[in-house]
Amino acid sequence: MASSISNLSLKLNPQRLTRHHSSSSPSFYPFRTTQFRGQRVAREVPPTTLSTSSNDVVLRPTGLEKDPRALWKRYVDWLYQHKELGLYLDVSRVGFTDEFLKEMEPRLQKAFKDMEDLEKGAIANPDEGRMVGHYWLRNPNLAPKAFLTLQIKSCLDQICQFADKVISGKIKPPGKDSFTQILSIGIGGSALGPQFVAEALAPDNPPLKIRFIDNTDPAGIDHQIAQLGDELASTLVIVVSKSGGTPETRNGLLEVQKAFREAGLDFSKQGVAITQENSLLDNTARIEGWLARFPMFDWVGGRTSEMSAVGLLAAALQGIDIREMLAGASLMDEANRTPIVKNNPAALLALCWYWSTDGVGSKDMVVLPYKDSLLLFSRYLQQLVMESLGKEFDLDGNRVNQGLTVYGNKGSTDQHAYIQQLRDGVHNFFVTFIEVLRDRPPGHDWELEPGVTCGDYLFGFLQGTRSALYSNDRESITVTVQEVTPRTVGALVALYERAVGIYASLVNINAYHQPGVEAGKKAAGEILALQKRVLSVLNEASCKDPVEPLSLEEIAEQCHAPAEIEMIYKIIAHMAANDRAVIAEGSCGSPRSIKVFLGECNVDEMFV
Ligand SMILES: O=P(O)(O)OC[C@H]1O[C@H](O)[C@H](O)[C@@H](O)[C@@H]1O
Repeated sequence: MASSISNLSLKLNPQRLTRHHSSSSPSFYPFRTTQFRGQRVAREVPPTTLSTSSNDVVLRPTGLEKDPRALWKRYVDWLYQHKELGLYLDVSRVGFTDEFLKEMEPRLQKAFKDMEDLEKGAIANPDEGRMVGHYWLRNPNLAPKAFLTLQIKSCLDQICQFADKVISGKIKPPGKDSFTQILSIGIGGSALGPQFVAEALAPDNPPLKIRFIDNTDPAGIDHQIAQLGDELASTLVIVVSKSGGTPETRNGLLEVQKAFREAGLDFSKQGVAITQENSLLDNTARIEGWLARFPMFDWVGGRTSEMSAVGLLAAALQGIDIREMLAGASLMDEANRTPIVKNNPAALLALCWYWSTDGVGSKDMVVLPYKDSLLLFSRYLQQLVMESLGKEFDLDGNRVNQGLTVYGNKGSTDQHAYIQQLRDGVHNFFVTFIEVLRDRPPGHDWELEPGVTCGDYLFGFLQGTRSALYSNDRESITVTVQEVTPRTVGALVALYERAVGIYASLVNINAYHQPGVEAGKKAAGEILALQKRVLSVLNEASCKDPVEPLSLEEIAEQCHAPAEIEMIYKIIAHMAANDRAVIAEGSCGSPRSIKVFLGECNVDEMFV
């Protein structure tokens, strides 16, 4: 391992000075003080390493090796390889030091113990009193109870059998030879995994093509239904919701059911539900007699559900080898169980995240796969990482406002968009490159210039960007896979799931709940309730003879919600834009001027 850091470049963002030079710091130890927001920050930099320059506030060494021979040594010493998976992890371009490693070792050992307990069925989500068992999905014998093992195995068998029957046409829609399309309705963890996997692995001509409705945007839904056209009659609609009550998903379902009715089709013959037993969705599907229902287990969180029916059913129906996905994930899990940090790829990732972001999310993680089919990986990781790690409180109840921001699309495309800033601009990120060695299937390659293929360019751009960033002290991790196969995709999912778990333990937070999401849902519910009151007030005024248009103040007063006048204005503007309210006077551009009524008076409504 390279321990000598030959070039200590010392420029840093002045913001960091403010953050770390807290009043609790006993002295001006410029970057790594011992406490930050109640947490120990692992690195301390001796004052001797500091120097000043005229333009910059100088804070800490970047710790990045610049001597080519020492850097090569660091590369070789730290290169992780999983032979069976054909996966490599290079952390040499992250500048962690021996001291940091030493300091982190006990915390990593605790994280390994936490992961071990979690796999044994500990209540790893204390808030919700739940076990966290996504690791059992690819190794059912790990499950702490025999009935869980059985449940997982039988669910997998059901998925495979159902998919086989659909693909072979044994299960088919009324009046058609076979299903040709999948319309998957779901959001968050009930969409992102299947979307990522479809993009990464679906063959060019899958047995069933897939589309997604992952929002309550009416125009988006109309678009998907319009694109299906007559094929709606041969579309398998998979409704995915763990809770079974997510509004966006319910709305998508109601919209699609309406389209089925209008096309004279029987939805129940084409609908499949994936949800927890006895959820609203489960009960609806059971009562309406849908084609099939698959379980979502209480102990699998939405964002880690790719290896459950959520991800597997859609994948199998597209002809993707789901047992290979599971095998890849299982192999990766196995590798991540070693307590030797250097041999544990998830721990290496978590360690780099901690080093690069000071364990407080002070830098963003830019994920750049140089492969079109992995485009949605960063979007998938956004939920996995940010919903897991973005937490207000730690496990001891201290306010920590933790998190790790993830963004990125793909290379080299992004080089023509924002990489300029990464190279030269604000230094608030680290990069994860995903490299795929195999350019295209064997036998299809050709040289577009002497000695150079199209894939060589992609390779060159990745390597070039990695070097250019490093030469400007921008840290990066590189994950390399041989090919994008079900096995490697399974392994990538498992790698990041475990890295998130380990990192959460390092920063002492609960990675398996999402209390913050509720705030937005609750606020949306309150807005819709206010809209109903506005409608009722407007309806009464609109049923008068003559009609009595109301000002915003009058509406707010009659709704007993004077403090909500801005929201009432927005509700009116939205209704007016959708021809559900009529602006009688003034215009939406000057809110004080408007008077409004409803185009139609609903007499029944007045007596409700
Ligand atoms: O699967 P569902 O219960 O419909 O939930 C869908 C999504 O809803 C919430 O917003 C959660 O924060 C996500 O973690 C979840 O994946």
